[in-house]
Amino acid sequence: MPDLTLTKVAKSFGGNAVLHDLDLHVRDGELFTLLGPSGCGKSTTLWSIAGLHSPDRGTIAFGDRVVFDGGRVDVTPERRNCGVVFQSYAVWPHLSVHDNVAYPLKLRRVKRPARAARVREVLELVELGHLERRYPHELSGGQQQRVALARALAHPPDLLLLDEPFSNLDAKLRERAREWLRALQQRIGVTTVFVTHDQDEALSMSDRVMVMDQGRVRQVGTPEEIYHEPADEFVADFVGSVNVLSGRAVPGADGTAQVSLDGLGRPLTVPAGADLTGDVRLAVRPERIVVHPPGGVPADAVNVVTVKVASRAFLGDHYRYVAELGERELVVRTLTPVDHGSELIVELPPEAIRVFGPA
Ligand SMILES: Nc1ncnc2c1ncn2[C@@H]1O[C@H](COP(=O)(O)OP(=O)(O)OP(=O)(O)O)[C@@H](O)[C@H]1O
Repeated sequence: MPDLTLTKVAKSFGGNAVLHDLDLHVRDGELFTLLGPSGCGKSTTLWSIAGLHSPDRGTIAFGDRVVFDGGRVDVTPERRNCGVVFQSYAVWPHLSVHDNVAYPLKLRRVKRPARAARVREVLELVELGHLERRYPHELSGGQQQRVALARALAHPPDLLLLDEPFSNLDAKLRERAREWLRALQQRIGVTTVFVTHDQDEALSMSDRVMVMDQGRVRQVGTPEEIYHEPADEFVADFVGSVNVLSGRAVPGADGTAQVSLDGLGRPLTVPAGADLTGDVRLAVRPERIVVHPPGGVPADAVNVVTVKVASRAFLGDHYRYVAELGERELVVRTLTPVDHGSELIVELPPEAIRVFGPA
């Protein structure tokens, strides 16, 4: 399978720039996810790869085959050989499952016996072998989506491009569909670009994730890197939930890095080596904040503060609190309930804090 390289791809619609000199590289066989808020340019990127949009400039290459290069090269979608699946399943209602999946093979003039064999093979792959004779209206949403996937795979694609393929499925089905698709993708090893605005989907399925914002790349990394080492406040906030506290860098004792927050007596110690000057923003995920029982704070704990519970929500596997930290709010989690208005002793371990420049 080829890798995929986009170099300085730019696209505007009616004078509005949607992609700004976008660079991206998807490795051979990986599942690479474009993640970002609605309108950030994910679908435009995917459509440009498929050949359904022509960028204004830049280059797109599948392995060493250039499929787009400014105005000079623009290979048609059929010749790019991408399997594409959209959010709306776009299976043809008047064709049976078999005929939907056979269609791309028919277009390529694959002979009837070979076609029937490949349709059976690919329907087995998506676990729909027993529904070959059914029509789309006789299938569930999840099954229709698998027909769309089978059709995308029927003529083995060089790249598989998936644009929010699960967003019409209910939550339980979506979870199963992710696991199932990921396993299938690994089994066949097809280089895949997956578009979603759902962070859980991106984190759970991908080899690597590219976080986009307004047509620009914010960060590319493994799900763990994106979550634990967000490059900036946008990524920290978009992927998972995060507390952001504004403060000011102050010289710490013994060369430690410290940040003072208005209304908080002692400054907070932040990871050594953080590049600290002037106004900074501290990001800390709720689940990294340690809640100590009264009288149970370890002697070596740093950044211990007392907060007051302002609101509580029960979320099944944990409780989520909004607590008051001076004039600010701090979101904290616990496994057991704590009453509204009570005080919590919490620790913000330095290693759980990321420091960013001013917003
Ligand atoms: N054919 C078009 N004509 C005009 N504007 C367009 C066209 N296609 C996309 N846009 C605009 O380009 C921007 C990026 O759209 P795009 O669909 O790529 O975003 P997205 O990140 O995929 O969003 P979503 O998750 O909502 O699908 C949006 O502002 C959109 O309105």
